Amino acid sequence: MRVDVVSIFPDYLAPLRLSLVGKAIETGLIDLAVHDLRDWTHDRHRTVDDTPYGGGAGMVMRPEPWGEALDDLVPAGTDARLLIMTPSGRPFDQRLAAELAAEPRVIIACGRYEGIDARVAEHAATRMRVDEVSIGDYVLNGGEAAALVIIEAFARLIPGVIGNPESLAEESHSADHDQLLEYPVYTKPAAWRGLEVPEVLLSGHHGRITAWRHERAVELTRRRRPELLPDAERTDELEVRPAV
Ligand SMILES: CN1CCC[C@H](Cn2ccc3ccc(-c4n[nH]c(N)c4C#N)cc32)C1
Repeated sequence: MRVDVVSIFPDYLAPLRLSLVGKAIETGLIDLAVHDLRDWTHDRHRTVDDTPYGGGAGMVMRPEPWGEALDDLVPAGTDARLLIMTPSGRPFDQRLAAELAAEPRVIIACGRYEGIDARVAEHAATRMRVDEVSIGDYVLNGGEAAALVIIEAFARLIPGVIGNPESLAEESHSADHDQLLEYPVYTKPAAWRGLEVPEVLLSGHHGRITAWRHERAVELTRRRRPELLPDAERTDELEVRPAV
């Protein structure tokens, strides 16, 4: 998969070269290119912003540099998906992460100031798939942090990036985990500062352990994210399904 990120702060994306995503880049599973938007400006000051039409505080990112960047990065006829980070975007979630993990090319536009001139998304949509995406209901200063989150979320779903694909199976929000939150995890020592690991986890009885973990996942989801539960599970009583 080829991932292009465009930003006026390209160094912000340096952490992508670390850890699992960095290893995927080194091994060629992911081809990452980070670009400085100012490379597509032509004035002495490398200007990327201007005052907003209609007035208002702050500055807006000019469309010309973005248009030229996308022309260069996505030649006509290329199958690519453009993500524009914005607090007014569609909520990013595990489903979208899984979709992106299957894309051959993803371009991520990281805006700053008060955002990118709306015509950039409008024009790009005439020749590529465009998603305006938000990572949550809070306001950041720009799109770079969101790009880091989104790239990590979809990169880890690319086959070969995570060493043990089984660890993807029971994650929070994964489709094959009934959209439940993850159960609590423990490791050695069995007793720590007077706190014991739940006995069932030391029992070696896999059926009981599976059932206990599901119960904890349902309990946690009901308490913290009831909207993720299927209607039938939103009862007051903890429904326990037999271990399979
Ligand atoms: C006061 N203004 C309001 C509009 C946005 C301005 C900052 N900004 C400029 C570009 C840009 C891109 C993404 C985000 C962002 N914020 N929160 C999220 N979940 C995001 C995501 N994805 C924020 C951004 C600040």
